[in-house]
Amino acid sequence: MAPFTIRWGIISTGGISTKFVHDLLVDPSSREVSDVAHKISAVGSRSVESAQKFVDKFKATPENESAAWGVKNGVLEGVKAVGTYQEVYNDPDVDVIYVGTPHTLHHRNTKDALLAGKHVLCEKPFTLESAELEELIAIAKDKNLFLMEAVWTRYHPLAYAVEEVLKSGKLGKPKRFSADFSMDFPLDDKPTSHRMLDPALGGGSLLDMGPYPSVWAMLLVHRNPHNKDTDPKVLTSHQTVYEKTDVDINSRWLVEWKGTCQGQLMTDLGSAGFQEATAVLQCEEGDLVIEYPPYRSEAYQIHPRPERDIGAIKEKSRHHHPIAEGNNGMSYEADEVARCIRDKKTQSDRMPWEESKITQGWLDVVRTAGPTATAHLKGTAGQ
Ligand SMILES: NC(=O)C1=CN([C@@H]2O[C@H](COP(=O)(O)OP(=O)(O)OC[C@H]3O[C@@H](n4cnc5c(N)ncnc54)[C@H](OP(=O)(O)O)[C@@H]3O)[C@@H](O)[C@H]2O)C=CC1
Ligand SMILES: O=C1OC[C@@H](O)[C@H](O)[C@H]1O
Repeated sequence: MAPFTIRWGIISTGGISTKFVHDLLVDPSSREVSDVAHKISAVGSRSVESAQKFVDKFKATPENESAAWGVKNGVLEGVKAVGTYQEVYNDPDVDVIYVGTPHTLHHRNTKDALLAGKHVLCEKPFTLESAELEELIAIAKDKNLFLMEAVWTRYHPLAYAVEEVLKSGKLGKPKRFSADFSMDFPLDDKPTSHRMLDPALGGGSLLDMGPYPSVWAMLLVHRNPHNKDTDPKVLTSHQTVYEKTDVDINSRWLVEWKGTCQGQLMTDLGSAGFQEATAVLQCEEGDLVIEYPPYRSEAYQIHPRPERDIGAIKEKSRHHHPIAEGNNGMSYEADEVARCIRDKKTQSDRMPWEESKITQGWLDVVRTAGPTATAHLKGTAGQ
């Protein structure tokens, strides 16, 4: 049977849009996918020259690169390069919009796309604040459109493998959790207008990096078969200010799943953390360790409990679940979007709105309690 082909409209031509489009051009069979396929119908930028340059660069992909498959096989055939985002939303040849703009624009762009009748995959963090997200979900429901936060990590082979471990019950009940996304970002070498540093673009570690410790909190604790708390709350938080632009150089927050465990979540732009463990779930029978990096981990470890001989796990083991060669890792979420739209779903079971809402709520609490310039940044909901 021919694969179901979904037609994408790409919003913006920056770093992440480049990685996403690359993956749409990779042969789906490289990741053993044959039921869905991708086509790129339009690319929108703030300038038509930038959109055209973006398309031309992909059309000129060298033969030896994995994305050359898509160029040869018509993924870019007839693609339009346009100088406004609205032209992409209005394009009848587009089924679904990918939003790859800075954080503060996610709500505006996604709302415009939904109102034009398009399905949307929007980069993380979904929106700046919960009120914006609530509004988008209401529009998607009303118009019966698919809407998803682009949390690519949830669709990686490792995420499925770890879910199986938790379902097997061999680790037992969770006792402690911690997750970290930290890096030595060259803070002082970047212009203060960089999206990671500019408060007006939602800069700082929390909004950019916070979705990743949150992914592991959701996958390892929230979705753990032992957890019954559907509304885990932030108990306390702390942020440190980067004095040049007043964004957070680091954020820490403590979440409680009542009756299950607490989790300590961290982001840091000023210092890279311990590279072998980005998230750790300690359970009654043994510990689960997710290796760095949190956004694209390819291995987990199982450890006996650290003290006394009290857990059922007696030996350390390491399990490798690589992302298919030639793929950046965004192709998996793109395949999920295609399948959901094919199956007439408005949300994905692996990244449901309810879980985006929980994560967004945590980011709201930490941000608004903090001392940074983004604490008072308002979103565009209702405009
Ligand atoms: N899933 C993941 O692994 C990653 C996700 N991200 C997320 O993707 C989003 C974009 O990040 P990234 O690609 O690194 O950012 P870039 O700065 O590289 O690109 C953002 C693009 O947005 C468009 N844009 C529209 N308005 C503005 C504005 N006022 N200032 C700057 N750019 C603007 C521009 O494209 P144009 O001029 O063509 O309109 C620009 O190229 C963020 O929300 C980030 O969190 C980022 C990195 C990795
Ligand atoms: O989403 C992301 O993942 C990779 C990081 O390097 C980047 O800052 C972030 O936006």
